[in-house]
Amino acid sequence: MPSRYGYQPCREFHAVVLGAGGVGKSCLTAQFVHQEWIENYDPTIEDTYRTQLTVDGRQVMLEILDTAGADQFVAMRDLYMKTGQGFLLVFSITSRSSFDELVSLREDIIRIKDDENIPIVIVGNKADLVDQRQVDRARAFAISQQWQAPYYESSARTRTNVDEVFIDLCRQMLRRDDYHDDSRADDIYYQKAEDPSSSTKKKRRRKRKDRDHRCIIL
Ligand SMILES: Nc1nc2c(ncn2[C@@H]2O[C@H](COP(=O)(O)OP(=O)(O)OP(=O)(O)O)[C@@H](O)[C@H]2O)c(=O)[nH]1
Repeated sequence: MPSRYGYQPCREFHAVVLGAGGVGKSCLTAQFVHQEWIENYDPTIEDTYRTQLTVDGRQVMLEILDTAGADQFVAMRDLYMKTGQGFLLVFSITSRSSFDELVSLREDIIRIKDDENIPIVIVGNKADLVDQRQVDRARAFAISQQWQAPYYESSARTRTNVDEVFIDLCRQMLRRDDYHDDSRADDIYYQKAEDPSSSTKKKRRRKRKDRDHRCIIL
């Protein structure tokens, strides 16, 4: 990728974290962005995070929308799905019903995006709670094969596969973006190269971020 005046091209993507209530969406996101573990359960309405990372040597500015799993907020899902470019579909390996919920979530994404090939990563979280497992690996892998979407087992508590699920999603979005490159020129901006482990640590609780200023030329 060419650089402009010593700045690295930076892609901006919108990722959405979806799944039933209590499966660990907020904990996974907080671990990824802030490297922090949250023990208490505080149901989310909506949180937005922004973080910068390097994926395969390429700069990515990732906006992550951590959504509500609780049923009273499902009306907001259509809007999340419309704006998302990639989705983490999270269930808990300790909850069969949270796994079953992914089927309708994926159907809704495909319907709303009108796209069968939208980037998706399937995440079986709480993998540290092996003795409470209700979803076999084989069952999750079968869905992964059927949907052609990668499957990871993660633990927000032990930080297992936390980075991997977000990076895999970014990689899929980058690949897709490269493929549709001509129509995506306004998603590129130029960012001075910085430590890939750093993040902007910007978090907005219960507020929607304005998503319209995607092109910033520095
Ligand atoms: N043991 C274990 N507990 C976890 C893990 N991830 C989350 N938890 C716990 O599960 C509870 C719910 O986690 P959250 O991250 O708030 O779940 P959520 O999916 O964001 O829930 P909603 O906001 O209601 O949609 C919290 O008490 C966490 O401490 C994990 O990987 N292992």
